[in-house]
Amino acid sequence: MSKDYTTLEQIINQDPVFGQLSFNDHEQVVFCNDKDTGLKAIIGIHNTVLGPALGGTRMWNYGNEWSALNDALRLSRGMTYKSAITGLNLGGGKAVIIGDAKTQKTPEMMRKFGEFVHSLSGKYITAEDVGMTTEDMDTVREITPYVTGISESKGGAGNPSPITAYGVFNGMKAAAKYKFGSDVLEDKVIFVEGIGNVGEALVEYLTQEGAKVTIADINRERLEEVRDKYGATIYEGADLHAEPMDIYAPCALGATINDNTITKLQASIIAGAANNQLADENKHGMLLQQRGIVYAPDFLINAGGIINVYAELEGYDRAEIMRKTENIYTTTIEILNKAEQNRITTHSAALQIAQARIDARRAEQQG
Ligand SMILES: NC(=O)c1ccc[n+]([C@@H]2O[C@H](COP(=O)([O-])OP(=O)(O)OC[C@H]3O[C@@H](n4cnc5c(N)ncnc54)[C@H](O)[C@@H]3O)[C@@H](O)[C@H]2O)c1
Repeated sequence: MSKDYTTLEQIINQDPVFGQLSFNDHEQVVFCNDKDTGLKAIIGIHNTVLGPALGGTRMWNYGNEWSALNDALRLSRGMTYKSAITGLNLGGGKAVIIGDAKTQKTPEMMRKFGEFVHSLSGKYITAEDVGMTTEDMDTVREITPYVTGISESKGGAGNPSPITAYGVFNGMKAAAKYKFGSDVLEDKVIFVEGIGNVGEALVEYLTQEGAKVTIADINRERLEEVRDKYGATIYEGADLHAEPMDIYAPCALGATINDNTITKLQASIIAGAANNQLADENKHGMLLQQRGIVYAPDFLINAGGIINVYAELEGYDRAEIMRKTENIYTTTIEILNKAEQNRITTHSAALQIAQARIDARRAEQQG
């Protein structure tokens, strides 16, 4: 029996597991538990209509298990739409490991995780996400072939983050073209929040183009390192979202566009790498639209990484990876125009195109 939930609180209180799965239309969720290595992981498989569910593994010290499940579900759903809109024959999946990547991750834990991935016989294919490295994927590869993002020396396509940053850079330029009439980012005031693997590579592109880049991160060491390398300014204030800026680039975790931040935002454009930037896709997407802030949908512009890891499965080359990633520019322009013409949010415009591709494939499959 399906139920209609109207609020997240209802789901949490009444049906925290299957309520969430049906709410987001997931196919399968796998809970992985191993006492010896301390592994506690959740693999979310959202949709496999277009192909195997490919998506990275995130290791994070979640406040509670519900947050971890919610993250796995939101992230895996995002992967379905990311691959669909990018034209890849992949479904959407994602895994989370509960714990501190700096102190609790071990090769034994990664091997055990590999066993769980292997047990799904290729329905889910993993890669790296926050808290994971290419070396971790190499360890998983010792156990299962259902892993991407492995080292180039081991036959993989290497760290996907620089390509992700290149895609974000292209999406940002497209949003600038749409909003300002020019895609030149020179002298634009850009705040990059989160300067990890993707954020740093994005800062490099932006500073090369002469943008005025301010960086924020919870890791002081990283801030100083990135400042010294690229000449970016470290943000020392207490309320980044309220600062005057042309472009806000969220590159840390998701949901930074929420009830607390949205009314303060002064940026003209939001374009970043983080997954699930809008805490509430409909509500916050609409508020941005009303405020005239151009939002380049996250799952569209951060697809460079999945394009890169897909090459490991399909065997295409570097030139094709770059061509597909540069195409993010054209798709972003199309989405922004579609949203304007149909008076819908940019997020909905992107979602509609992705969903149409999935529906068409499903119809073909059903004959
Ligand atoms: N790596 C990829 O190829 C890829 C692809 C698509 C999407 N993404 C998304 O992009 C984002 C960044 O990924 P990454 O691989 O660079 O991760 P990362 O772990 O290398 O970097 C994340 C950075 O964010 C910082 N951070 C965390 N919380 C913060 C906060 N509250 N304020 C400021 N900084 C904070 C961390 O200190 C770290 O430096 C993630 O949301 C990820 O899901 C990454």
